[in-house]
Amino acid sequence: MMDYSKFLSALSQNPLLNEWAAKLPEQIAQGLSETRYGDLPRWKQALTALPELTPSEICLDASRVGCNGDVTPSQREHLEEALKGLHPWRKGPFELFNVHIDTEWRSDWKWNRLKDSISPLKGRTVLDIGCGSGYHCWRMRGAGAELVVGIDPTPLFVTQYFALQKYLNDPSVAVLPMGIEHLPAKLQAFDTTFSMGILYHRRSPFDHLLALRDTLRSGGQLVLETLVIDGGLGDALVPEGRYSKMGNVWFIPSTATLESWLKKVGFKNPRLIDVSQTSMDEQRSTEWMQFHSLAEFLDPNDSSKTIEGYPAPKRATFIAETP
Ligand SMILES: Nc1ncnc2c1ncn2[C@@H]1O[C@H](C[S@+](CC[C@H]([NH3+])C(=O)[O-])CC(=O)[O-])[C@@H](O)[C@H]1O
Repeated sequence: MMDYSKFLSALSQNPLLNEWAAKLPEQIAQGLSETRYGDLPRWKQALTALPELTPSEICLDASRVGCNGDVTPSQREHLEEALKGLHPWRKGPFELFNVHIDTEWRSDWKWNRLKDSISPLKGRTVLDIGCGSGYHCWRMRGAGAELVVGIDPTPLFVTQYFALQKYLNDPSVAVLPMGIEHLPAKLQAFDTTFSMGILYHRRSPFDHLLALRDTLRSGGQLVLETLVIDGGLGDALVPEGRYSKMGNVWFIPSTATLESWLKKVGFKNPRLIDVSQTSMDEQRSTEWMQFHSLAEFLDPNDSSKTIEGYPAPKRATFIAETP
């Protein structure tokens, strides 16, 4: 049901990744251990409940990842019910046999902001760190990447990936159940590495940037997206407590500071390709994510501030290369 065998054989074809591929079954078993994650049996049940359907069409590079096929109304209902068993759906949206998974985030907006500025992904081996359900992984594959390795330690998101994989059925895309700290040191194997929405969750931003650098081959490209504040070189916000109700936010630099951090760890030619204020249209509660979202994380009287009084979330994307 959660079978990585086809992906592992694709991974082992890559001479820079085959040693890791041999160790992965053990890491995967640890990452999906039912003793560690009590809800996993329930999520696995939702996977088992997914109906057998064959898509007539798969469009990984449309603005929505998904497929339309012929389904009866009862099959559609059955599909929707099983997918809802995997609530909350955060990253998407997805369209599966006309079931529209209206996720908390419009991850397609993030993708649209960067897709034309990065090195073309055609033929590249790509790593997406903290990929959630794998929304951007599917888009990367749709943009021509040869192999897409997503990693995320949250087993619900890995289960959501398997629900999508059941119908998209592409052995060149996987979401592996692990955090960045479980990657082998100095892999130096990827042509492009994405770290989006991760840096501010790391206590040590420099260790994160160094770890990212070490995933890339020489001349590989980093795509880094993270929260930023307005300000100049040297400015960074370290929230005293929560930020936007998140308990695990550490460093939020200005773009000038982040550029200098990238240079300091040895990236060449860092370029800022986008800065966007996160809107309540981009991150919101939906039928598929019924918990609180951005509207409840901002000051009800002043949406330019978080509920804690910090500047409201603004995100920047940088690209940079390894020497
Ligand atoms: N140690 C870790 N290592 C890797 N991932 C982790 C770790 N700990 C948590 N995560 C995962 O990092 C993701 C952060 S969200 C970004 C999603 C996507 N990239 C996006 O840009 O939309 C944040 C945001 O909403 O921006 C979650 O899926 C966690 O499970």
